[in-house]
Amino acid sequence: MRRRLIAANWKLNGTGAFAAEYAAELVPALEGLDPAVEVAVMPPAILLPALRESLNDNSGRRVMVGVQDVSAWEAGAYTGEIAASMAADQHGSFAIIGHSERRQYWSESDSRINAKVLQALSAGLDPILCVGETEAEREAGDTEAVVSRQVREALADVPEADWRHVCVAYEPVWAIGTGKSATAEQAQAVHAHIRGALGELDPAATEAPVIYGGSVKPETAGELFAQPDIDGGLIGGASLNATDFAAICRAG
Ligand SMILES: O=C(CO)COP(=O)(O)O
Repeated sequence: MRRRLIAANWKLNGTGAFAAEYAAELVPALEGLDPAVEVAVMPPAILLPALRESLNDNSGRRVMVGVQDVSAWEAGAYTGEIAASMAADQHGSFAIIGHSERRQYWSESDSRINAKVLQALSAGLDPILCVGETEAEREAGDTEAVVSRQVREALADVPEADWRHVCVAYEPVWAIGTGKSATAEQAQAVHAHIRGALGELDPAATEAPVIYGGSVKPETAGELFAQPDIDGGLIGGASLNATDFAAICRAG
């Protein structure tokens, strides 16, 4: 049985007060949720302790927290960076790595992303590696080649024993924040391909969950998550509303 994960990516949104309200709304809305579904929320890193505390205040211990990025370095003179070990120290469980917005606006390369994945794993965080093609790459018929390269390069040198901590998120760039989700069939086809690419890296890697992100809404989540190779979702805009995010978790 592969893990099932529904994760919220708040991106650059939120305050301490928002985190408190969110936790108070999310925890009761998740009551009775299938315990096999893992739920994680990734606020901006500075809000991680406040969110963790608010979740605990609401007895929301089953909701895990994490960060949206980690440094490729462990410590030292890297102003503004946050190390994976610091996120773990603040009770983070997950780190989104290689999001297309970081690839685009911070020019993150596959090799830099690989260094971040290895940092996350050695700090005890579960990396959620984001991969996905742009609209132009899809139109050129390059989707499979692009995601294969991203998987191969970003997950190079993952120790065999760590595969159970790795998660991949397929986020087609053209579907992020556009309201234009991939169809369940389009997503399923790429997820199956990603699973094959994982298997080429290491047979143990085929058990890594592959989740879908890109304009997932409560109304579209059920059909997406019902696909055989879609193991959950990474939710942006809709995750900012705790009630909508809980509804998406229920579809997981
Ligand atoms: O980028 C995403 C999650 O990481 C998806 O964002 P949206 O759900 O807003 O399209």
